[in-house]
Amino acid sequence: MELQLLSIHTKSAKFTLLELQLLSIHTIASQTMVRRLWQAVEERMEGNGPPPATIIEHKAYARIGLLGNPSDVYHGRSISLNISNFWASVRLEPSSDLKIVHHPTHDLFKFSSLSHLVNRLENEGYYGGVRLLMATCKVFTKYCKEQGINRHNNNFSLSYETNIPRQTGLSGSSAIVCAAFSCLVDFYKVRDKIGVEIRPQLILNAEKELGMVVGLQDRVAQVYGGLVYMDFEKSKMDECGHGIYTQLDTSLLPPLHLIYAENPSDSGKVHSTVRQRWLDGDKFIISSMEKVANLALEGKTALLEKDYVKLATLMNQNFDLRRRMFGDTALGGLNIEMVEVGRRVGAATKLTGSGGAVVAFFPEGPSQVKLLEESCKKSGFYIVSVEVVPSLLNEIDIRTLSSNK
Ligand SMILES: Nc1ncnc2c1ncn2[C@@H]1O[C@H](COP(=O)(O)OP(=O)(O)O)[C@@H](O)[C@H]1O
Ligand SMILES: O=C(O)[C@H]1O[C@H](OP(=O)(O)O)[C@H](O)[C@@H](O)[C@@H]1O
Ligand SMILES: [Mg+2]
Repeated sequence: MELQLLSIHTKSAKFTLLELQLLSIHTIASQTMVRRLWQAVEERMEGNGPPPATIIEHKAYARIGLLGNPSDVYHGRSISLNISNFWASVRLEPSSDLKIVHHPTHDLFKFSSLSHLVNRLENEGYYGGVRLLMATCKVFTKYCKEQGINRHNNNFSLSYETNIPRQTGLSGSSAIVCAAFSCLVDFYKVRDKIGVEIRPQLILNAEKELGMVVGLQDRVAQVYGGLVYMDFEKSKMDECGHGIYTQLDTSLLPPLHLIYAENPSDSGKVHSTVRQRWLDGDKFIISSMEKVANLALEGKTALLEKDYVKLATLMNQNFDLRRRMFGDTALGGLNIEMVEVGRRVGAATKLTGSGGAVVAFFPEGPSQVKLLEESCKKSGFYIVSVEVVPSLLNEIDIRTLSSNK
């Protein structure tokens, strides 16, 4: 009987009804027990019972900062897009204990030797995705508590996969957080209670928990999907608690390419000195950041007018301004070479994030692409053509937008 009772929580109501009929005919169960079972089925059908033990899986895609980054970290603006070339996925399975599952390769704790361990740390750093999953759970729980959002008490296990090249400025970290956040929102059935505009900030808070210097552009692109124009002006953010995010038609984009290298670089390290100078009121950093933010504003007009010559100029200016602010040592030779390799064949190039990958646009089209493919091969870089992800907002998400309230 206990086994049958458990199955009520794990299967669809229709299926269990059939089981119950069989049960009441073929077993000599007491009437009370049968009544309890019927009641559980009825509750389940009315939506009052515990949630079905379904597995929830969500993907979040890599993002490219097309214009304006890193001014998003400094109340600027950005145009970013989500790409389907790479993604992270998180899987939530109901379980009796709450489990965060270590990834067999990304969270490695068993080594063949000391030199294997040291080599691994030097190439990929100390951390994998487990800390991101844990921070997501913490931030989600805290937010629900603060907002008085009720949750059921069932447990789950969380595991992840990712094929986003590690720490390449393609937002591999926030993709894991974003996918995990979506799983939690659906497991607890609170998608309608956590507004789309707020979610990027919560995803960011999870990474801030871990001491990472991060901005909102990654998370906005990953929550919304597609191509998004973002304005993070301080007064607007203070007033609404989030930036102003506008989805743009992805067909406005010209074909883009992505160049990347296996070059782990924790974004926190790259940002640390510039952030401090900005906080200290350094005039050069502040005015340069404003210029970078303006590139996104101009870029929005350029895209709407399909003025791709202008777009190319703005992309190049974006990297040049970053280079002046951060300096060549912080950026590293590899990042500079990736930008240069594209420019040598006439492409407009800039970093997609804090380093490790470059977005390239070829104003003259496929003949230039061929040339770049050859140069990348010689330099040991990878090159792929960008596949843009369409908008990811579903009906419930759209209803939560402040413009629809
Ligand atoms: N592919 C990955 N697998 C597991 N964890 C990752 C991966 N990429 C990033 N992380 C986690 O995110 C942290 C910060 O990454 P970050 O420098 O922001 O890279 P990215 O540019 O990909 O977002 C890493 O220290 C690690 O904890
Ligand atoms: O420096 C940048 O352009 C971005 O750096 C971080 O992204 P990452 O993918 O980790 O390199 C940061 O989170 C973004 O907000 C910055 O724009
Ligand atoms: Mg990151």
